[in-house]
Amino acid sequence: MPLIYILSPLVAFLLYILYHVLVAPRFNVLRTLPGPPVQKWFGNHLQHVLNPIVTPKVHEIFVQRYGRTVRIRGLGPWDERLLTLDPVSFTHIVKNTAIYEKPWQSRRLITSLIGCGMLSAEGQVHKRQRRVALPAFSAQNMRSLVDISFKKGIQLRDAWVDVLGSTTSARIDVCQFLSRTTFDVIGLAGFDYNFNSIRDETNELFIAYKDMFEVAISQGSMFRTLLSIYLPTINQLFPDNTVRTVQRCKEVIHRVAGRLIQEKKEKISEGEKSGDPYDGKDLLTLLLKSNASADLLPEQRISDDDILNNINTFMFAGSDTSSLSMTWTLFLLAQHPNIQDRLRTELLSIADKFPRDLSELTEDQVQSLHTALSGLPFLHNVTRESLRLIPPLHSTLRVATQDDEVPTMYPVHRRDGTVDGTKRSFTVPRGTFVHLSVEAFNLDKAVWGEDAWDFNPDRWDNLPEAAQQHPWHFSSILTFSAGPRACPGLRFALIEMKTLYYILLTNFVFKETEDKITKHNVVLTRPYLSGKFKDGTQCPLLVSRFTPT
Ligand code: HEM
Repeated sequence: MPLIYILSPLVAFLLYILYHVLVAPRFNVLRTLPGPPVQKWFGNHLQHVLNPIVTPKVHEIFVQRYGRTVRIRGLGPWDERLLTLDPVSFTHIVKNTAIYEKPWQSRRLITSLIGCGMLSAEGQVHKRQRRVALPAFSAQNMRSLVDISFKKGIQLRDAWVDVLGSTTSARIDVCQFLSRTTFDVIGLAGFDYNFNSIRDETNELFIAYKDMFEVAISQGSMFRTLLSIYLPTINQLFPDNTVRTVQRCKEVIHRVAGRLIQEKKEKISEGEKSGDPYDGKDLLTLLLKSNASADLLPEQRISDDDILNNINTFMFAGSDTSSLSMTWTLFLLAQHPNIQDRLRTELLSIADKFPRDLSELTEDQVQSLHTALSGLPFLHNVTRESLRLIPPLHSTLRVATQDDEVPTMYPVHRRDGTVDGTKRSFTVPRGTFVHLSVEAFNLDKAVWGEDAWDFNPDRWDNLPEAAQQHPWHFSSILTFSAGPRACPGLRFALIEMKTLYYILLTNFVFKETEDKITKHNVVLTRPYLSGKFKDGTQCPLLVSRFTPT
C-alpha cells in the first residue's frame, strides 16, 4: 500500500487537532471576556473554581479583577469556559434548558452507573420523567416520610446510645452514621424497602448501591474514567476492577429492585380489580400510579426501565446530599456551642407536649411533632444557614448547544480591563462549558454582607434587600438550584433534616474533636480529616448524652 494512503489520514487528523488547539481558540468570542492568566501553556483553572477550600477567596478576587462574567481555562488551550457570577446570567442559563444542557460526558458517566433517570436525561425525555415524578413529592405525599424519618432517627439515637455505653462521651463519625440513616430513609420512602443499614451493613441491595456510588465518587484512575467516557467499548474489551464492580452492582439492583417494581405493579393492579385500591405511599408506588394516570397520553408515559432508573436516581441524588447537609450542620453547631444551646432550647420548648420517651409517640403525634417543628423559627434559620454556608453541591456544569446572547445584571468587563457601563449582555458560542457555582452565590458578600462567610443563623431574621431579590428555588439560596431542573427533593430533605435535628439535639451534645476537618469537592462537598484525604470521608465529633435538668 502506498505510503500516502497511510499518511494522509494521519496528517488530516493532526491538522484537525492543531486547528482546534491553536487556531480556533483565537477566534472564540469568549476571548473578548477577561479572565485569569494561565501559568503554563497546558495550565487550567479547574482547581481554582472547584475546590471549596479556595473558591470563596478566588471568586471574590475574580469579581474584583474581572467582574462577574469570567473566562476560565478548562482542560487545555482549546477549552475556553465561562464562569458566571452574575445572578441574571445564572437564572437565564438554568431556565433555558433547551439551550443549556448538562455535558454529554457527565450524562454518559451517570447513565453508565444509574441509568438515564432525571439527573442525566435531557429534552423531552427529561420533561416526561419529571412530569411523572413530581406528584410523588407533593406535600400530601410527603406525610409518610415524616413517620419514616422519625423512626429512623430513633434508631440512630439508639445506635449512638449503644456506642456511648457507660462512657460520658465518645468520638463518633457522624458522617458515616448519617449516611446510613439517609440510605435507610430513602430506601423506605423510595420503594418501601428496609436496608436496615443503621443496624448493620450486610443487606445485598444496600451493598450494591453503596459500592456503586463509591465507584462514582472514588478517586480511581481519572485517566481510565475519561477514556471510558470517550471510548465506552474499552470497558467491554478490557474490564478492570471498577467495571466489574459496577456490573455486579447493576445485576443485584436489576434483580432485587426490578422484582420490587413488579411486586408493586401487581399490588396496584390487584387493588384496582378488587375495588380496594393499594395505598402505598412510597415514591415507587406513586410513580407507578402517576405513570398510569388517565391524564397522561400513552406517549407521555415512561417505561419500567425508566421507573427503575429514577428510583436509582432518587437513591443517588437523595442520600448523600441530605446526610452531608446534616453532617455539616452538626459540625457547625459543634463549632458554635452557643448556637447549639439556643437551638436545643427551642427544640425542647415543644418537647413537653409529647411523651418523654420518643419511641412511644403515635403516628398522629409524630405528625403533630412535625407540624410543631415546621413552625420553629430558629430551627428554620439554622437549617437554611447551614445549607447556605456549605451547599452539598458546590457547583454544576452546563454546555451551550447553540450560540446565545446571555443577559447580565452587572456590566460586562472587556479583556483589556475597560467596562462598557451600558451593555448588559454577552455572547456565548455553541459548545461552551458554563460553570455555575452554587457556593459563589450563597457566599456573595455583595448580597449577604461582609459576614457572608460566617455561620450566623440570625441573619435570616433581617435579610439584606439584595438577598431577597432572588427567591430562587428555596430561601434566596441556590443550594437546591433553580429553574426547571431545580431539586424536586427539597421538601423531602427539609422534613428529614428537621426531624433528625430534633431527635439528635434533644438527646446529644456535639463538640469538636482535636482533628481539623476540611472540605473537598468529590462530586459533593464532603468532610475529610486535614491531610488525610486517603482515609476517606469522615467527620468525627465528640458526642455526649444530653439529659434535661
Ligand atoms: C439537602 C439535600 C439536597 C440538596 C442540597 C439537593 C440539591 C440538588 C441540586 C443542586 C440539584 C440540581 C443539580 C444540577 O442541576 O446539576 C438537584 C437535583 C435533583 N435532586 Fe436534589 N438535593 C437534595 C435532596 C434530594 C432528595 C432527598 C431527592 C429525592 C428523594 C433529590 C432528588 C433530586 C433529583 C431527582 C434531581 C434531578 C432533577 C432534574 O434534573 O430534573 N434531591 N438536587
